[in-house]
Amino acid sequence: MPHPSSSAHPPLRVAVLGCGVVGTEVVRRLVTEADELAARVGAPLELVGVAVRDVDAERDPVVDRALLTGDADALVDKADVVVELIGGTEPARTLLLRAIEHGASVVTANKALLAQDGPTLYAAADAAGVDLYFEAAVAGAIPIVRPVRESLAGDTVRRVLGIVNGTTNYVLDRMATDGLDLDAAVAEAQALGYAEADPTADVEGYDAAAKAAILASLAFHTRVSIDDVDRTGITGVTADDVAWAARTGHVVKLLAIAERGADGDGVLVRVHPALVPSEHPLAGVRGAFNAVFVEAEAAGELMFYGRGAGGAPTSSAVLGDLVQVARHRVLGGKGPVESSHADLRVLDPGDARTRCQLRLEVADRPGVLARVATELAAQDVSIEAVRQTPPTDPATPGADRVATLVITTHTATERALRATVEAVTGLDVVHRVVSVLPVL
Ligand SMILES: NC(=O)C1=CN([C@@H]2O[C@H](COP(=O)(O)OP(=O)(O)OC[C@H]3O[C@@H](n4cnc5c(N)ncnc54)[C@H](O)[C@@H]3O)[C@@H](O)[C@H]2O)C=CC1
Ligand SMILES: N[C@@H](CC=O)C(=O)O
Ligand code: NA
Repeated sequence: MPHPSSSAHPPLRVAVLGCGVVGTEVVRRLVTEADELAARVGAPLELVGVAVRDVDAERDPVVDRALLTGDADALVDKADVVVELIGGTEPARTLLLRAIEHGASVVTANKALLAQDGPTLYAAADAAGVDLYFEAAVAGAIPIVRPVRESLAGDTVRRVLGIVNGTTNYVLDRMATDGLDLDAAVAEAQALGYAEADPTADVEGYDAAAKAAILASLAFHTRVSIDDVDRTGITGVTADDVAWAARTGHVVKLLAIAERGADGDGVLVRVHPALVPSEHPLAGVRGAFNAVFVEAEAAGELMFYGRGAGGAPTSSAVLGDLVQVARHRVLGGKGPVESSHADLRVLDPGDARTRCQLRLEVADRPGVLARVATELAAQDVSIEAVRQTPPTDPATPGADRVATLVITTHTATERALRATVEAVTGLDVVHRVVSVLPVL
């Protein structure tokens, strides 16, 4: 039985667009938790339809076939709240704008769209006086959008750093612990419902970059789009990199970092694989879990951790938003609008400061280390540690024996580190720059 207070208000008509991994779990909770949700909202949430691409496709029995429709436009037009779980830019964008213009509040998990065209959606929602909520768009189940957007609205965020893509974290974890190759691990992540429709978005870092842009926009009250994010995915990370990371007391993680520049008047946003020291809390983030650190002036350091991908965990974030926007429709009130007044510059990625580990194959000759060190010094890059493996015999008889040199630098600008790598690559005693990875 619905809670008495929930029967006083007429039902709110909810449309779900897209019935894939997340959509199915959202429908499941709307059906199985209907009474509880009605009590929390103060009105029943009536699922009036589920827009799908193929109404005849096989589906989980929890999805009532009578609710399926191929006409998303018509469904949107009869809803009070539209939940968009199609993904991608179109037709999600047009459908959301249609919903907003027609007066519906919207909930979306679509980071790709928000990071590309968030301001258009915000402006439309503001003009129509409806809510735009998107907790599921960043780090799945983890409440991170609302804390940054609302709870920290009175603080000054300095930095947001973490693991925001479940697929790549799962893949790197499987490579490190079970020796799987990238393709096999990606296939597993797809089967588990973690990966995007096109997993390239995950492995090439686009998904994490979209999330980093969304977090940066919220944290710094500044528009940051996915095109502003300096992005490197994990396709260049080899089994050898992962093994070397372990030998040097690290794990490889794909990090998203959004921070204010040194003088505070700009922002730097980047996504790249990095070596994380084994004792760092991020090193213990396994499988498809995500974790985000937020450093704020007054709050200090905050850590958010949980399931970053998967249908059920993500449905938790979607339902949380749905309850919130539905409450606004029952009780009045509205969620936050876009906050972009700070209008900070997006700085050149070369200004980012980081430590770095260079792994080089060099000729095992006297003076080689000095020559490499000279190139680092020329770029004002200081060495924190050097480690050399015992040399191995050359492939060609009579040639130099080859040693692996692992150099960890102190913090330097990305610009100086890139110049250093270029200079070192040009040395005749350096056979190969095997890898260059930032160190957290
Ligand atoms: N899977 C996950 O772990 C998470 C996904 N998300 C986001 O949630 C959204 C949905 O993701 P998934 O459920 O994983 O994707 P999915 O690919 O499993 O589901 C999307 C569904 O939308 C359907 N669809 C495509 N075009 C359509 C159209 N024009 N009309 C109606 N339906 C259409 C597809 O047939 C598919 O069934 C995406 O924006 C994704 O980035 C966010 C957090 C986690
Ligand atoms: N593909 C994404 C899903 C959640 O956003 C990921 O792997 O994190
Ligand atoms: Na979230």
